[in-house]
Amino acid sequence: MSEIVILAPINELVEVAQEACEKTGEQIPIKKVSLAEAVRIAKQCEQAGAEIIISRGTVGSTISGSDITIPVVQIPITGYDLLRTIMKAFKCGTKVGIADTAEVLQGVESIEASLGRKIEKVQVNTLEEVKAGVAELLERKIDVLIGKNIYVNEVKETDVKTVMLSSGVESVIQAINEAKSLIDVRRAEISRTKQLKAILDFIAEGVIAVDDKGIITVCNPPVSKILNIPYDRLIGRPIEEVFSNSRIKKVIATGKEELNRIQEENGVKIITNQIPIRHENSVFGAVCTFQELQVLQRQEQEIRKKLLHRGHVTKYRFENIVGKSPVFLEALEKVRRYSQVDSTVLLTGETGVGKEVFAHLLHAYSKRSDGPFVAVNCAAIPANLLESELFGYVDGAFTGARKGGKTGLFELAHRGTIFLDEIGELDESLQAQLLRVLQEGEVMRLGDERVIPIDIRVIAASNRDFAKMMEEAKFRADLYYRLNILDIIIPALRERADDIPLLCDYFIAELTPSIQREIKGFDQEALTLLQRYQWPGNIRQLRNVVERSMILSPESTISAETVKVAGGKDFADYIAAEKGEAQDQGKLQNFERDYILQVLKQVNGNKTEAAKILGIGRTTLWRKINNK
Ligand SMILES: Nc1ncnc2c1ncn2[C@@H]1O[C@H](COP(=O)(O)OP(=O)(O)OP(=O)(O)O)[C@@H](O)[C@H]1O
Repeated sequence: MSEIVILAPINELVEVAQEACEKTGEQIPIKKVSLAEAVRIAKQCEQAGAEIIISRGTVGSTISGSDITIPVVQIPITGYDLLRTIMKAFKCGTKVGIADTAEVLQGVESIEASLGRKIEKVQVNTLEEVKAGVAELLERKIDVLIGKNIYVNEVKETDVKTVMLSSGVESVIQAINEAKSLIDVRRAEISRTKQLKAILDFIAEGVIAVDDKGIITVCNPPVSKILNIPYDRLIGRPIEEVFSNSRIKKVIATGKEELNRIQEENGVKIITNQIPIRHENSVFGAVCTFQELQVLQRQEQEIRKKLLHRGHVTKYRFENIVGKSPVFLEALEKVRRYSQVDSTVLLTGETGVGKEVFAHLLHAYSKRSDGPFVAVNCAAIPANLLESELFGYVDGAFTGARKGGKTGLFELAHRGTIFLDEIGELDESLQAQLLRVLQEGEVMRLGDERVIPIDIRVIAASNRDFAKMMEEAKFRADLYYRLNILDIIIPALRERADDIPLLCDYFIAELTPSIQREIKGFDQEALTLLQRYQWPGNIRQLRNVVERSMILSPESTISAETVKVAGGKDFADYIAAEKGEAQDQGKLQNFERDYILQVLKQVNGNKTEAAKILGIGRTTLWRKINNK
């Protein structure tokens, strides 16, 4: 079926419509319909796929007033149509009359003025008034009646002549053009509606829209699912029949939204948002969105869980810890034992010795291992931010505070462990606050008066000399003793040089996948070099040197030369200094030897005599002469 159909009430219009189609090149079906069958035929066309109907006069208005859903375009009576008809009427008689709507009569008036002739006019507003309108014209003794079909029919039995008022070809072309642009608009509208429907169907929230009288015009599937009401019992019903507690009418009346209201409907607890729909300052409906409270709470718990544990998990197990030297094994043994209790631990050791690794282990092997592990580097966060990071804050606590407030790290560590690295960097005020947290087991968010009880284990770490800091009053003694209930001193790498080959192998295995090179290991000379170095940056520095050596090495076995390059400036300086020291030592030894030989010469080679003069034993003298 064509997208446009013309339903014409009279033969004359059928002919005009055919002419219009010929002129425009349009292939539009044209059907002649009587008023009685107009709606039935229009519906048939709709079912067959027509998107628009063009018709005229009473037939047109009857179709558009029916329950048909496609639009009806009326063929207009233009001024030109009127003029043509009036001229024709004056050729048939002298007293011309017309009964029609105010709009048509207005057109007649302007033609009367330009023709300088009078036409009898009666205004008709409804179909029921047609008979009376024509009767009045007859009383005024007209001899010609201008009118559409229904008017002309009224004077059939009289002597009055009739001229049919009908639309010309231009009017039909105008209607066809209007119908075509309406189709474009309607298609765009349909695709927009489909898109909106897809969105509404997809979202999990229930959405209900009502008109200005509170009648439901739109709702999505979750509405019937959440409230357990069939979809077809929702559209077209007053909102209060669905929502006993609805505030929507109030929202429409006041134009004010109502947000986050908890209410119960059909035995289901829901949280609703109701907002007015406005257009040019007037409210013409409202939208209500809602969610099931239980579902929302479940989702919130999930999110909280994810947030809490994201990045707050331990990374290390005993299997990842390398070291066999007695000093190191001693420290590891302490980790095993301390992980079983809840007391605060203070980890000390130089930078890069593995304090954080130890803190992870203490948590991973404790009964809190299912809870979060929150690591805070007190030196990495600016002092002015650290307090709000640790304690959190409430909405509007300070300028720049995030809307909705923020959970502090202490709270995030609830039922888990908080690792306060570089604790020696805490300023005085935070030291006092931390002491309170440790003593009371509770925190208070910034800007809040409520205390939040927390269950956390604290592990602190530092590479600072606490004795010196306390002496200089830079660290509170009471806090130090509160933290240092259990202590673990992690040895520096230089104190366990025996572990260096093991660590090198471990790092080569760990780094091979990312570097993508088959490296066998370090040769003996390289290992000796690595074991001689002082490692101020400890394991972290060693790991870096291993990584660089793996990248730089021309062979699959890393040589001492590569290590020297990979070690960087510090390493090179150290090696140079060591070499320099050895040279100086050699010079000194030679100088000593020359001096001893000179003394010996003076005493004619008498070693006992020479040893006496020099104040050394005979064996030492012998050793020094032989450079042993
Ligand atoms: N025993 C170990 N076995 C294997 N790798 C280790 C070991 N100890 C430390 N590491 C590695 O050494 C690096 C430094 O460790 P970590 O960050 O724990 O040191 P730290 O003492 O906390 O340093 P800082 O004082 O600078 O914070 C990390 O890459 C870690 O994986």
